[in-house]
Amino acid sequence: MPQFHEGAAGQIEAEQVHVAAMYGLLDERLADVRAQLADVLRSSADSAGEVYERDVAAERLARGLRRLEGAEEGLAFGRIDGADGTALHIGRVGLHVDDHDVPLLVDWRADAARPFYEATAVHPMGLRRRRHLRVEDRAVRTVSDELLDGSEAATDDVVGDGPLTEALEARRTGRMRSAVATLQAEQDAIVRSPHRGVTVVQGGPGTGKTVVALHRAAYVLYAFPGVAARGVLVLGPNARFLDYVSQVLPSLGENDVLLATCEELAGVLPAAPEPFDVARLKGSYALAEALADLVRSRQAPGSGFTVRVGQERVHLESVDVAAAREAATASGLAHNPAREVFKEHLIGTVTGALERGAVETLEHIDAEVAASTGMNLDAAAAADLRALGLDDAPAANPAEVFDAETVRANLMGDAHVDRAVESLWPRLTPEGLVRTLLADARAMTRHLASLTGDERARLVRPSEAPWTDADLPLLDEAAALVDGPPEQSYGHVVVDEAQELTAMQWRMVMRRCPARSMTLVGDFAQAGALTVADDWSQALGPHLGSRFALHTLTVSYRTTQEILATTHGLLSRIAPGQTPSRSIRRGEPPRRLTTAPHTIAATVAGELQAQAEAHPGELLAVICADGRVEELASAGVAGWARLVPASEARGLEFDEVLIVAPEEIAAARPSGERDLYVALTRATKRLCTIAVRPAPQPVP
Ligand SMILES: Nc1ncnc2c1ncn2[C@@H]1O[C@H](COP(=O)(O)OP(=O)(O)OP(=O)(O)O)[C@@H](O)[C@H]1O
Repeated sequence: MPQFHEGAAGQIEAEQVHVAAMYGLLDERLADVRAQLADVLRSSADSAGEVYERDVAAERLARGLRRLEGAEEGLAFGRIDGADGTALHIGRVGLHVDDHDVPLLVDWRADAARPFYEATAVHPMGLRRRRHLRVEDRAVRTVSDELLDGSEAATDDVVGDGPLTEALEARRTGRMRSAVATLQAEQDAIVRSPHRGVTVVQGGPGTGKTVVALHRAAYVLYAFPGVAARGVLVLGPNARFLDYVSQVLPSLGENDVLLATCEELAGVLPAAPEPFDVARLKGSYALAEALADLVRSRQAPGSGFTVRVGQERVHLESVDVAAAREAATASGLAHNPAREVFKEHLIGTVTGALERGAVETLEHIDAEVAASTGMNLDAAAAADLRALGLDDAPAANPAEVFDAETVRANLMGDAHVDRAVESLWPRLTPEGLVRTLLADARAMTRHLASLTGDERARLVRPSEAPWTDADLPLLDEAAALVDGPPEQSYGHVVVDEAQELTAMQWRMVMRRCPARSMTLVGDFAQAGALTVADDWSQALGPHLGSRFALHTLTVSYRTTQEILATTHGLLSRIAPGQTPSRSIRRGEPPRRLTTAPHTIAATVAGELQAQAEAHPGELLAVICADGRVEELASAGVAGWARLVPASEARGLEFDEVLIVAPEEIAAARPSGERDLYVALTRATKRLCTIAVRPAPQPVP
């Protein structure tokens, strides 16, 4: 907590006057927008166009309303005082008194707010003082100043413990808070970067990668309106994580960001998780190649083409079919829409053949009549016309008599033709395509030659088997190949825990961000069981080459020095090249307990009870191997603490963490040691590991 300072009460009072004025203006704005929205909703709209315009206006106002409502808690949190005596308040939204030059409150993302985050004693950026305000329930609770120009503290400066310490010491609630008031300079530089392409942020556990990613999303919405109009998507590893971060953007006044998992993008609900060895295979790029290859193999392979048109049979040679296939593939369209190009091209060729046939038949008749009667039918027809006084009429040209347009149009709707086209270029479905590919190992040989026979055998799925989570990126890939790019894409995509994505999932993400404007944050030392890439170049190279800006965060704001120190040995094994983060927090050394297999539940319960009594109100978590969750749940652990399977602990944070059977977590999956590293780095205050002693072996 900030130290008591005798000037503090006076400063709090003075700030309260400003803050009250801000809330007064916020209320006015809210009332104004609510009234406008009510007017719009009441207004009549007769035509479809008017209804559309009304809906658009209502949506815009509703969005503005949500932004203002989101700013209520802690509306203002900072103030900067220039060496020239000017002062600006910084907050969650900007508030301007009409026509007044100086804003009452500056949006934290505005350029004018930059020195609040970036000024240091070495580079004060024209500031004398940076002030943090803690505002709760519309009342200023604390004021805390940092002097940046080397001047002595005056009576109106309140210099004490920083607000960062206060934020970090605060109890966890199970929901991440925004760090807008205390973003650190190295974080802010990334959040505010003018770079519109791909920004990658790496750093050890607790270095604020998620903080940066979410504040970056809010900044993009504010600073790049063109990108914002196309939408912002935030991807996280699982529903638990998304729930944890769900409040941050609304508290920054941004409600229009979609939070989702990769799986949700596919629009198919998986019925089961995939065993990780198969999931790893299904995540590999070979599957994308195989699906594309399979589609190509269904596109007019080789043969000629015969179609019945009326009474006639028209045969096209394989070169004609190949020309149609080339036209269809050159269109760049996905398989099903390209089928139309193929069909049109083929019908063009059939029509040409029919036309040639018609001309030949007429000429043949003329020749036969001339041979048998000596009569020239064309000359006779011309004479007849002259007799009728139509001597200027042109001689009928058989090619002109043939109405190619009508023939072509008829053929497009002809069922025979469609059946014939279907045999060459069948309509496909994404589900059908994936089922076909994975139906049997022998057939897979052709399209998945890079895998071993054993790997192919593991990929086989009975065609009626329900979809698994690892099938979803395959379905998404298949949908893109068959029907084209997804309907919904985004102007900017944020991916948290990005080290988790498989090659196939990266393809899903890239497909949804055609402009390649992204913020990707993660840590390969925390990679889970499906990750095969060792670094960003391997993960992103196939999609982006080296076109990404890489930043590294170095300070851990979560884990205490004592906890971090216990992970150094593990870190040097799982990520030999990685420099450990520097923690700015001190705490208790982690504790180690031991128990027997049959007393695990009792030991955990006893420990939780003791901790709950010693530290009431703190957020406790028990992390264990996935296979042990059920046993601990039925022992009632969830009544005391959050019970988290190790595979789902990424990104989460608690005051105290109890790790049950760490050796079991390390052995449970190929990424076990990395899972354990994640588990060990979830606590902000205290860590306790409970090792399980092997049961004594019976004496033979
Ligand atoms: N500038 C900051 N001000 C206040 N709190 C911060 C700041 N930066 C980080 N924190 C806090 O530190 C903790 C860790 O941050 P965050 O979850 O973003 O780290 P991370 O790098 O994503 O961690 P992990 O790799 O474990 O997922 C959070 O409680 C976050 O609120």
